[in-house]
Amino acid sequence: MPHPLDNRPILRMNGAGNEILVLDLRGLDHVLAPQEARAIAAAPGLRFDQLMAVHDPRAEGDDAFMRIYNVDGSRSGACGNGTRCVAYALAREGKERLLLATDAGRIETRREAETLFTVDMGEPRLDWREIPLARQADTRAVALDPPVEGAPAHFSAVSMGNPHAVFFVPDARAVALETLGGKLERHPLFPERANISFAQILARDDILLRVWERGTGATQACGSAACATLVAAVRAGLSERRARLRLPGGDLTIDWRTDNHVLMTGPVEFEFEARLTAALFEDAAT
Ligand SMILES: N[C@@H](CCC[C@H](N)C(=O)O)C(=O)O
Repeated sequence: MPHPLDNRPILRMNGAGNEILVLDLRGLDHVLAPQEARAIAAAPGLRFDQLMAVHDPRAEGDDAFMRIYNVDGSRSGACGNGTRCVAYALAREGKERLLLATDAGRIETRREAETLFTVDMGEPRLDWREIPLARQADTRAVALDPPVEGAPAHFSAVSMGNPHAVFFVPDARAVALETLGGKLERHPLFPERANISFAQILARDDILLRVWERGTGATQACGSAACATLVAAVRAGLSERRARLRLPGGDLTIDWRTDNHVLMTGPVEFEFEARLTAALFEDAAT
């Protein structure tokens, strides 16, 4: 029997530099196993930050259901840059507005221009249990206890369907992201690990951001982190509700509307299309 993923089409894209694979699994009853995601990441040219597996919709009115994988095979409830890439992929079928579901909820997307998309990332979750944190805390300023050498003493915690810790720093470029990122991702305060952001306020509508992603490491951009950072900055009185978020791979515009929804607008880039082969999964049985 042929492997179910043999010959499946896969799009290699990026969203503001965040490396994304879009794997179309519609019409196929197959849930990608973590070791299969890792096997795809190990294939020449297919290394990704996130893999967006697109499945048939599960509810009436939805256009698709998405499962989101990090490069280590772990799953996430949200990926803003990857969602824009999925929106681009489905726009090739003539759908300019979409309703996409994930484990964490529903997301609406809208095409603004050929390669510019807006994603309604939904409402931020701000209770410590929803992040989740390991203990009760005011999520606007959580004490980093135990402390981590080189990291600020406090951070803001936000869930955008996935857990984010935002550290405000005077100089984001000076942060030792590679050294601190992994330690903070696995800090005992985060039972499900966390995405770690270092944010520098340039102006009330302009924020510089570097991100260490849970399950992936340092990336060129992280859409949900940009949303979480804007929310954290507004709560701290540091930002307007709409701002430009500057990431190493490109800029995102984030708008925390008064109806509590967070909208993210940003670019996508199509790189190439390929097909998976069964040979990729020969060693991925366990
Ligand atoms: N790059 C994504 C976020 C990816 C998910 C994250 N690593 C997690 O495990 O939650 C984005 O653009 O939002």
